[in-house]
Amino acid sequence: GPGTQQKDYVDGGVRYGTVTDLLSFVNLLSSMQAAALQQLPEEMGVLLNKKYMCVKNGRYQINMDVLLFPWKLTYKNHGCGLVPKGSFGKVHLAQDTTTRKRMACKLIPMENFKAADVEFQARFRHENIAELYGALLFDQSVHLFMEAGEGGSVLEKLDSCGPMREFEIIWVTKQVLRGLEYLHSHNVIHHDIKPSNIVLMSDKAVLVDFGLTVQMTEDVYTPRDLRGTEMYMSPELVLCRGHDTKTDIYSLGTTIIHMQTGSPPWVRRYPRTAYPSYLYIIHKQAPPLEDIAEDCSLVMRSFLERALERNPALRSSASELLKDEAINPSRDDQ
Ligand SMILES: Nc1nnc(-c2c[nH]c3ncc(-c4c[nH]c5ccccc45)cc23)o1
Repeated sequence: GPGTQQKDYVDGGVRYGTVTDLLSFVNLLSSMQAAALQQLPEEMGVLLNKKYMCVKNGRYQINMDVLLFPWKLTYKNHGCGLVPKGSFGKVHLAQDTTTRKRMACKLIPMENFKAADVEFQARFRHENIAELYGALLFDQSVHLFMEAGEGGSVLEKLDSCGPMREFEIIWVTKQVLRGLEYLHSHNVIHHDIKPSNIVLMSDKAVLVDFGLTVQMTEDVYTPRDLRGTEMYMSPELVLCRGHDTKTDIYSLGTTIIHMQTGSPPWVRRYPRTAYPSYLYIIHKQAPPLEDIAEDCSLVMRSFLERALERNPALRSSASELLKDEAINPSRDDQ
């Protein structure tokens, strides 16, 4: 029963465990009353990765066994050390003091924490999804340790270096499509595909922030609330009459427009100052093909037409787009 579960954590503090152990830990957290949190040892948690994180006598102390830093971007110094915000928390750079492994650490205040934040990253593992290394409760915040994209997110790259060239966009798009193909094959919808949720490493790009992710039980997911970031939302999502994994494909299309022009769709034609919300525009207007960059190649333009197709049933899937010539430039193109 819950009593014994709670007991064996109080003694143990921090321990290595399996994904199942981690999921029962976070579910225990979600069900714990605030009062119960007072009597806990300094920190408690389940770490999945012995190679990267070194637990000593049931302890894994912040600022002792692991240090947290604000991010210093490799290609651009953000001065104060930017701390990017996730859907519900700040993301720091972390380094285990024994293994020297550098990780991302997202701090989610206990009151905002929900098991879903961890569940999808724990259950669905893929090279284009930021790997989860462990979860720790310390000082009223859940610390999620994850694979770090030290190149920062695509949004930071766009803000620092301006619009991306087509070959860079192709490189990012392929990785995002591989991650989406994997999630969608398990009926999982990310719900928040956008530049700030794609982070860069030296050899790959990964999807982050599964705070809005859901797994469909039927063929259609009928939302209780509107999930995602307006500019990147599909028309069917805005309509709130049920949608499926294809909504992520539309959001990838709008993300590509942002990568090639430096701005999300709509904002140049409908300035934010005049339009507090874009939901009506997304609902009424045809897909934002007018916002595609002038110098966009013909093959990439037709790729975007398939990704931004208004009717989700006719819109291409991740698997179909992975075969598209726009992201598989044949030899004679080069
Ligand atoms: N919302 C969220 N949930 N999980 C993550 C996450 C996991 N691994 C990461 N690695 C890097 C960054 C990151 C974002 N912007 C940055 C700017 C500079 C440097 C690094 C970054 C974020 C993450 O982000």
